Amino acid sequence: MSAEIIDGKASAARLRARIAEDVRALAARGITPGLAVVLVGEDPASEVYVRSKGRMTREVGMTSFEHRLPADTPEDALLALIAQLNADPAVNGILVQLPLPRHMDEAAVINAIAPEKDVDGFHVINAGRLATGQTAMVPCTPLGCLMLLRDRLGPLAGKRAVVIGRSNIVGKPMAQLLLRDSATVTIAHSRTADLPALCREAEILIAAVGRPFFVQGDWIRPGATVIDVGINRTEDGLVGDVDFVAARQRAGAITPVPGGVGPMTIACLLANTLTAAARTHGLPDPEGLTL
Ligand SMILES: Nc1nc(=O)c2c([nH]1)NC[C@@H]1CN(c3ccc(C(=O)N[C@@H](CCC(=O)O)C(=O)O)cc3)C=[N+]21
Repeated sequence: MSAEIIDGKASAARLRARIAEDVRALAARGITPGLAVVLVGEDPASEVYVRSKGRMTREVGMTSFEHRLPADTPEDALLALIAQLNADPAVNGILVQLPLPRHMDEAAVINAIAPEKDVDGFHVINAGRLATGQTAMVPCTPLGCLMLLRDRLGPLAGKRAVVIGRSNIVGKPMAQLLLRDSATVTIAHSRTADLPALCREAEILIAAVGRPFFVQGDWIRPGATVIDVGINRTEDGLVGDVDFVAARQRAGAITPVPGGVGPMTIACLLANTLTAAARTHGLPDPEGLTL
């Protein structure tokens, strides 16, 4: 058997087209959603993402604001910029690119963002809202994964899901989203006993580890839906966390890297910016882009 390849690039393009329509409808009311991206330091990989975020933001008709600060910027100066963006009515979404330089307190910086402008969904208020079933800004990567899963599988209720990885940006919010859709969720991590056996139980397997070829072909339950969140730069180019060639022999469907989760992450960032703009203006949430 060979798995269906889940085309995240195509799904993301459809999602952006759908967002662009809503942006046009807002323009008729004199509203242009704005997204501010803040990059501290000069990590070359981050530069690539920031540029492609800016391009796609403009493509859907939103305003893109970019702020580049040197790596040795004092934390106070970053906090002052965030305060200025919080107060700016043209800015509906604020993304501070992670990781930050080591001298900064990442949690303090994220929690300085106004929760309603926190389009990454990383603010502790948004994490709490998601976990308690309240209206939240939902982290982009897990939201994109959820959209791909719902598209492929329909309702997720009762499905057995295993999430490998417990980060605040992917693993934990991914588990919360699956739980909200009534899946049976297990979060696995570096201390999990007999991970291969656990994965073989999973009808839905999410790999968010950050290690190339970590998930092996014989860990995959036959017919499973496999979502590979990994973005690993190797000598052979960009690869995920899953041994793709081996896994696709057993999976029912699998996301590729590149062209899977990554493009959906950026599309969901734009979706969250649109949602933030709608909420700010007292308009209903855009259909199908929120939980
Ligand atoms: N506050 C914050 N929010 C983020 O969302 C955030 C961040 N910090 N720091 C860096 C990571 C990384 N990230 C990616 C988004 C899209 C692709 C993506 O579209 N990748 C393409 C390939 C791009 C390439 O070739 O390099 C793909 O998978 O097909 C990758 C990585 C968002 N991040």
